[in-house]
Amino acid sequence: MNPVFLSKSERGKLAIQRREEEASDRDRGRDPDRCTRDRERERENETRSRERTRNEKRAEREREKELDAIKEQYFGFKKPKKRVIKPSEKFRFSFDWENTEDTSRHMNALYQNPHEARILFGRGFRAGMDRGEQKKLAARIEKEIRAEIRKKEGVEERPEEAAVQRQKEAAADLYDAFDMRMDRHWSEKKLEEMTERDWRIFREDYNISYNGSKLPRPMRNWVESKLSPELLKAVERAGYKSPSPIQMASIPLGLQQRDVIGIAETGSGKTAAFVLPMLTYITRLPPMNEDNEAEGPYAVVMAPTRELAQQIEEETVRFTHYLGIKVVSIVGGQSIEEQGFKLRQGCEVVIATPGRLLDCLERRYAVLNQCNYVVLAEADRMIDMGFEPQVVGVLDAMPSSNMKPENEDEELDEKRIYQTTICSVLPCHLLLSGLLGSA
Ligand SMILES: Nc1ncnc2c1ncn2[C@@H]1O[C@H](COP(=O)(O)OP(=O)(O)OP(=O)(O)O)[C@@H](O)[C@H]1O
Repeated sequence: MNPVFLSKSERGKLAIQRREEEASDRDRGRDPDRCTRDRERERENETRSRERTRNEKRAEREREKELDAIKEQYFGFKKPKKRVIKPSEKFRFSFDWENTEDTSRHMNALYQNPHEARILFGRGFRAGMDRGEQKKLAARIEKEIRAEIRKKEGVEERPEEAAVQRQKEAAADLYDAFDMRMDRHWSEKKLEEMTERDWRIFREDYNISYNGSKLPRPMRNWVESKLSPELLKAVERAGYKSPSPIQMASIPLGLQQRDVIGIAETGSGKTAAFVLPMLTYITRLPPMNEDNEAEGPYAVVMAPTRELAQQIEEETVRFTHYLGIKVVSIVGGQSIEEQGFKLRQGCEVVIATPGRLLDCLERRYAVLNQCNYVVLAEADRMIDMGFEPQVVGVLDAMPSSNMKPENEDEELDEKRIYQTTICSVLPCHLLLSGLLGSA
């Protein structure tokens, strides 16, 4: 290494630095306690860090425990059950015995005649057993029970009771060969040949479903409906070859004066479905003349809009052709005085929008003193459009003397007049307000 020239000040600086280093070396040699202190400090630091790690681990464990407790509270916890050994498992007895050792038969005669579940009066079947045999057995049991009851009460069998019983027995004998027969389609069968199964297939074919009790059979065609010859002629004249499904289902119900809520798509023939039973009902009443026309119409049809009311009027007039029944329509947008005048001249049927009809009633242009048949066409829409108060107002104007029995299972007297309500509803609007419940 080549020698380097150092100035005087540089040389001085270097000398001072050297001296300082020497002094510090000397000091280190002179202070042995300092190393010990350093070591102690290091040890303390280590202990503190170990303590911290331990605390952290403890806190972690506690957090986990807490989490488990929360899980247990919300998800439940299945404690493994301790299996308890029952005494019966510990000591097993053998109960094998010989048939001859069974004394129960001698003790009680009941064991010799094991009792079979009996289907009450021929209703229902047990699965997996011959249905025909079950029917026959049920008919025999019913006969025996009735005979026993008569004997107890000391009464003789009435001829009509005997006839009914004979009929049941004959039906039971026939059942086997009759109900289970699948030889022909229902459309090839006469009405009296239709079996329960055929009716089921028929309803499925036309997508007819009901909700209600004691329902009459649907009608398969116009000829089998119980409509009068005049109405049948009018139906033929209208060109209706066969009834639509809603007509098949609801006309027989309407003819029995049952309240009906008919649910079907638009254009499915709901109008004829309620008009035909309504006209049949009217033909049973005395003809409208000077004596009774002041008491108002026999039936009222309410519709949400003028157009629908007019459409229903057209359809109704088609069917009144051979009956001489007068139909008047009362809708908004026309002179109310003129409508009042028409009403005073007498009519059997009023087809109206609810607002205008209530107006007529309030102004005494119309009365409903002998109206027991009300049809609410598109009842759902009327409620949606806010006509409920008007509809209720019209219903309130009708006589309340011909209400049906509260119990809907009770038979209706065919000869009596009952207040009847028919509603037509679109399938998409099944949730109606309380109005239909009170209808
Ligand atoms: N059985 C039938 N055979 C042939 N045509 C029919 C039959 N029933 C109804 N129609 C015709 O079908 C059309 C629709 O019937 P209708 O107006 O009664 O249906 P709707 O269900 O009341 O419809 P909307 O919901 O629009 O009032 C009418 O022109 C009617 O004449």
